[in-house]
Amino acid sequence: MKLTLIGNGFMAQALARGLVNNFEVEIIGRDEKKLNEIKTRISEVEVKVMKDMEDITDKNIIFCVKPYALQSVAARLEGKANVLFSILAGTTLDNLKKQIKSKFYIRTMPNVAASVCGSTTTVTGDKEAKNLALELFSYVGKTVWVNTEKQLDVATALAGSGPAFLSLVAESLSDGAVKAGLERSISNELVKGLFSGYAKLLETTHPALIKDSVMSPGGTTAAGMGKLEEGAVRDAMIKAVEAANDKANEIGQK
Ligand SMILES: NC(=O)C1=CN([C@@H]2O[C@H](COP(=O)(O)OP(=O)(O)OC[C@H]3O[C@@H](n4cnc5c(N)ncnc54)[C@H](O)[C@@H]3O)[C@@H](O)[C@H]2O)C=CC1
Ligand SMILES: O=C(O)[C@@H]1CCC=N1
Repeated sequence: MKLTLIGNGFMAQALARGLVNNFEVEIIGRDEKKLNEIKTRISEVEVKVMKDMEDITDKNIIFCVKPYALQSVAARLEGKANVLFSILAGTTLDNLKKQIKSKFYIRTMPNVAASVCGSTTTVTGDKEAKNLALELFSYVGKTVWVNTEKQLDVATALAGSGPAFLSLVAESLSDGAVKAGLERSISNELVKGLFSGYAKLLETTHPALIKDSVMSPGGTTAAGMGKLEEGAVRDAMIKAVEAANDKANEIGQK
């Protein structure tokens, strides 16, 4: 099967890397220089500069442009696709249906870890394309089907934006260690190990239990936890996910 990725940005490349081993993949974009660079990095993909009008008849499209570009790109697509898989944050199925003709429509939310086959991708849309969608995105990590777009928007806030939120945690922990006198290279190495070890623990253990197992009475962790609560980190994380979800809804209303 052939997949056509429209857009040549970060996510299109991340997805292409995971998909080329199992599908024919073409990337259609507007930036010829970038497309040629992609071709040198991922030799199996076909790359193509977008024409004034692009025929998408019977194609399986993964739509990878920014949400604000939907209308202008859609105006250059003619014909009726087979399945349109959209990765656009917030952009509703209704809006996609108004702009691009396809037999079936799927909304997905991968994350940046797709580039290392570590995305957890939520998927919703037409049941007829459910199995294909779940299979396709399983080549870049795990997939989770959700029944509503509302759930997909919350998943966008948690799992789509999540890598950025965790980056803030990773970077600031390393900064803390440097502030306390540890070399940056050692601090960064420890943060990497911390995240990968923690990810393994989290597979089997609830975070509250992990926390309890680390936090000794009157110990170092308790001292640090006090500061995190003082800084309202928990509240800030909850509000970050809420705000990201609100933004997805706002994009959906445009
Ligand atoms: N970056 C991330 O972690 C994630 C992003 N997404 C979604 O993926 C989509 C793409 O995001 P990124 O790859 O991060 O962005 P990007 O900026 O790297 O790529 C966007 C692509 O859209 C193209 N584009 C923009 N306006 C265009 C226009 N008027 N005509 C033709 N092409 C146009 C750009 O040339 C580029 O190829 C967005 O809709 C975003 O919501 C979804 C999950 C995670
Ligand atoms: O920030 C954004 O809008 C996109 C969606 C999820 C991750 N990045």
